[in-house]
Amino acid sequence: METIKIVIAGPRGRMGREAVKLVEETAHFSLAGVIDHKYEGQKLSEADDFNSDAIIYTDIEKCFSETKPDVLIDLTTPEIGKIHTKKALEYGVRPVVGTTGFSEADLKELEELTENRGIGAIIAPNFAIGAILMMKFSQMAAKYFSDVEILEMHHDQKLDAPSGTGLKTAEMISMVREAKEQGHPNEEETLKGARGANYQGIHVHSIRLPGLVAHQEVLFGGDGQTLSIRHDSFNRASFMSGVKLCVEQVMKLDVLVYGLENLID
Ligand SMILES: NC(=O)C1=CN([C@@H]2O[C@H](COP(=O)(O)OP(=O)(O)OC[C@H]3O[C@@H](n4cnc5c(N)ncnc54)[C@H](O)[C@@H]3O)[C@@H](O)[C@H]2O)C=CC1
Ligand SMILES: O=C(O)C1=N[C@H](C(=O)O)C[C@H](O)C1
Repeated sequence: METIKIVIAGPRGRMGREAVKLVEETAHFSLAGVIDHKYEGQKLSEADDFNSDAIIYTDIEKCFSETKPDVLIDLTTPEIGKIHTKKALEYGVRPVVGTTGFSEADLKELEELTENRGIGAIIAPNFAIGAILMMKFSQMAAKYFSDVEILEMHHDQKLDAPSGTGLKTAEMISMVREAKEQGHPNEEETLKGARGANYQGIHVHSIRLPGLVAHQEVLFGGDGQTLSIRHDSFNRASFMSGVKLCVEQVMKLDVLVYGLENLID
């Protein structure tokens, strides 16, 4: 198997740390460098608690020119992730983006850039196989239950709301469910936001608490019955088999794929 040269952006973050471990431990992956906003030129092992000697770059263009990677794994922030993804496409580096918080317009722009560049790109709001199944099962259930609310629950350091997964779930359900407003037609919020966000009539509730990692419950209601479909990630290792799959698959693609559900049967 050919070695895939990888750069990770955000290596010292919660997800970045796991990704560094994954790349270092996978025989056909090599860590060409990492992108951070500080510690220019230092080894990861000098900057923080790592065994890796990968060099830290604070300038993405310098990083790409010097290391010539095949793939960028981005695990940063919504704002920085967008900039990195565009730069990667510009330099012919295939992006695997776990960073969430991109708008519909951002996704459209990145899709067009990928098409022009003719290389693969993956934007995956959730890398955990269980979460992908939770979304797929929810899409199946929505054919039979048109009333549904999404409760996404995350740690309190999360920047974006709703979560990328919550939004993707609402999008996937909307593909099979006609848009409809739920609840009483005359309902009123006496406290603003009480009914959550509204995506084509699907209410999305974002909970942020210390102690949580990443959890989602999709709750359907019908005549005299409810159906709950729930997924829990208890640690960030739960996302890594999906990251590995994406890095391998992005090398075979020449379009942008949005969502891991499009890469598995
Ligand atoms: N797709 C998925 O399965 C998952 C996606 N996520 C997403 O991944 C992203 C990162 O999440 P966490 O690791 O929890 O966040 P975090 O806050 O722990 O890590 C983000 C890292 O980005 C770094 N960073 C900030 N500006 C930067 C820059 N200019 N260049 C390089 N690095 C920079 C920060 O220093 C920090 O280390 C979030 O958008 C989150 O929603 C998180 C978990 C799973
Ligand atoms: O920030 C997180 O932690 C997570 N972000 C992703 C999201 O926004 O859906 C994936 C997972 O839920 C963890």
